[in-house]
Amino acid sequence: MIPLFHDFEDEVVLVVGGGPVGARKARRFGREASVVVCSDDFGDRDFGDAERVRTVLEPADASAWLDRIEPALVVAATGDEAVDDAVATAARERGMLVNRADKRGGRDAGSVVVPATIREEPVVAALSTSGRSPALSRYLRQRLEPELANAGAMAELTGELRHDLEAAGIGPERRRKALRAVVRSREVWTALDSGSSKARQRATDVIDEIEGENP
Ligand SMILES: C[C@@]1(CC(=O)O)C2=NC(=C\c3[nH]c(c(CCC(=O)O)c3CC(=O)O)Cc3[nH]c(c(CC(=O)O)c3CCC(=O)O)/C=C3\N/C(=C\2)[C@@H](CCC(=O)O)[C@]3(C)CC(=O)O)/[C@H]1CCC(=O)O
Ligand SMILES: NC(=O)c1ccc[n+]([C@@H]2O[C@H](COP(=O)([O-])OP(=O)(O)OC[C@H]3O[C@@H](n4cnc5c(N)ncnc54)[C@H](O)[C@@H]3O)[C@@H](O)[C@H]2O)c1
Repeated sequence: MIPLFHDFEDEVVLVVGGGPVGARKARRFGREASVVVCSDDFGDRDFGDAERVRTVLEPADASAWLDRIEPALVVAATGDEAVDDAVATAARERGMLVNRADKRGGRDAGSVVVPATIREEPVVAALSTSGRSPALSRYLRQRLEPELANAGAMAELTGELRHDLEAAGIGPERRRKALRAVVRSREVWTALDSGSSKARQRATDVIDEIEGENP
């Protein structure tokens, strides 16, 4: 499987099956997409802002539902293999992405796996075991979370510096050296704990030093 980041803004995601797994997927995709959940039961679970459609979806109805809703991605999470199979087949026929909650990823063409995710905006890290061991994905996510503390702030800082260096007419080779030195600098990472202006000052010192070495 090849990891990609997909922008779901203005897209529709259909979740079939409103159990705990369907609810989790609805909340996840609801960050960006308009989510529709089809299920015969919703319990008192949290589906975020998703639209809920109470229905028993028969395998023979799958195509008609997909043609009506036209989702970019379908999550099959009923736990009923005949229903999940029918939904996945109809989705594939229409070129839609399919996420099967009941199967390991990578088996069917076009299938996607939902990774364990760390968000340090704008940095996003996604972890998958290619469907082998979701419990390991979860554990590794928890283990790596502290490693990525301040990564978002570092991305913002170096994004700005990159822009400033470019505007100052610094060429790509010198820019790369400067930015690589900043992201490697322990002092800059430490300074990020005390706020972005202090970190920016430290980063500027690092760049001045590099520029001094390579005028
Ligand atoms: C990462 C995460 C994202 C999310 O869903 O949000 C995710 N599962 C998570 C947790 C989790 N899921 C399960 C357990 C219990 C322990 C265990 O069984 O291992 C735990 C851990 C726990 O609860 O501690 C049970 C389970 N999961 C799947 C099956 C079916 C099967 O394997 O056949 C079964 C058996 C059901 C049964 O036996 O009835 C299938 C999938 N689960 C995936 C994703 C995809 C592969 C990801 C990868 O490549 O690693 C894949 C293939 C499909 C998909 O959903 O895309 C999320 C952690 C989020 C976080 O905490 O960060
Ligand atoms: N991906 C994951 O992380 C993960 C984790 C645990 C379980 N699973 C798998 O995901 C699937 C769903 O898990 P769950 O715990 O949410 O199951 P669940 O049985 O609690 O929920 C399934 C939901 O689908 C609805 N449903 C079933 N058939 C339907 C139909 N024909 N039409 C409309 N609605 C229908 C049910 O009413 C229920 O609300 C299972 O296959 C399970 O093995 C995946």
